[in-house]
Amino acid sequence: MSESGASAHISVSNVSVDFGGKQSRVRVLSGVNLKVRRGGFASLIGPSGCGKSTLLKILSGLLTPSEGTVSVAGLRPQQAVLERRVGLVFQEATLMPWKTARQNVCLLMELSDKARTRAEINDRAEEMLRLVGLGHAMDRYPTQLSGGMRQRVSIARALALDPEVLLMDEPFGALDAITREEMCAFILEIWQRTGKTIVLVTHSIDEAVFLSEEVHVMATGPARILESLDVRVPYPRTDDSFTDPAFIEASNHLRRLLKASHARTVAP
Ligand SMILES: Nc1ncnc2c1ncn2[C@@H]1O[C@H](COP(=O)(O)OP(=O)(O)OP(=O)(O)O)[C@@H](O)[C@H]1O
Repeated sequence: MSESGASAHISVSNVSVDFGGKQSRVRVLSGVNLKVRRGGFASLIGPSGCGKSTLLKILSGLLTPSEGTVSVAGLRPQQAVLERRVGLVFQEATLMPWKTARQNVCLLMELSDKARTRAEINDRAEEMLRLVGLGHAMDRYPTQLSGGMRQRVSIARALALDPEVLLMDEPFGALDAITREEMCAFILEIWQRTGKTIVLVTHSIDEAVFLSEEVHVMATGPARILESLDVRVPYPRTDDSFTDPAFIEASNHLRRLLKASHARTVAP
């Protein structure tokens, strides 16, 4: 579900990224275009090293492109992050081990939201932890939580500042298969309840198809978007979605594209 540049919530136009100095310049992204509608769910998929995380870093303002323009929630990414319009979730939950789940969720708000009182921050943290199904574990320390629970805390932390956009880089990569499936169902529920615009980087074809309205396949050499595929599987998506003909068609198509892309990547 692409949108025109004027109305897209996230818009990437002709973005290129070069790493290295004059002598050893390497072009990592080349002429990348991407649009995500407000409230949309898009995934980025592609072979290892193709530049998915680099593109996400650009959206999260951590990296400035060498060429091209980027707009997130109508702002430059750095400004969108400063204004707390963007929430980030990474593969590792990166929680402070000496703080409880509740204190971890409070921390970012305490640092960035001077308008709220301590009691308001605490209430918000509790609300978010309940939203992610951790109402019973608010006062546990990270070592007392499973990997999936830790990742839920990091999602609660990202949602606590009520960002319009949620950027997730392989958020379920370190989890076992069943927890990963549960987290996918959970993130869909959160998406449908909150209406956030979500961009997800994943290595999993099934995860991309199950979650997204649109899957953007990236290719290497240098990286670009090879194809953007609309996923025509109706929401709400459930375990039955995996056997929907549209699901099977989309995942088979992506598998063929990725295999061809991988073959080009490893060719001598
Ligand atoms: N700071 C940097 N300096 C030089 N090269 C970099 C830098 N960051 C990333 N790269 C290179 O850019 C390319 C894309 O990296 P990136 O991490 O975006 O890929 P990816 O698709 O997310 O990979 P993976 O799926 O393995 O996580 C890689 O070849 C990587 O080595």
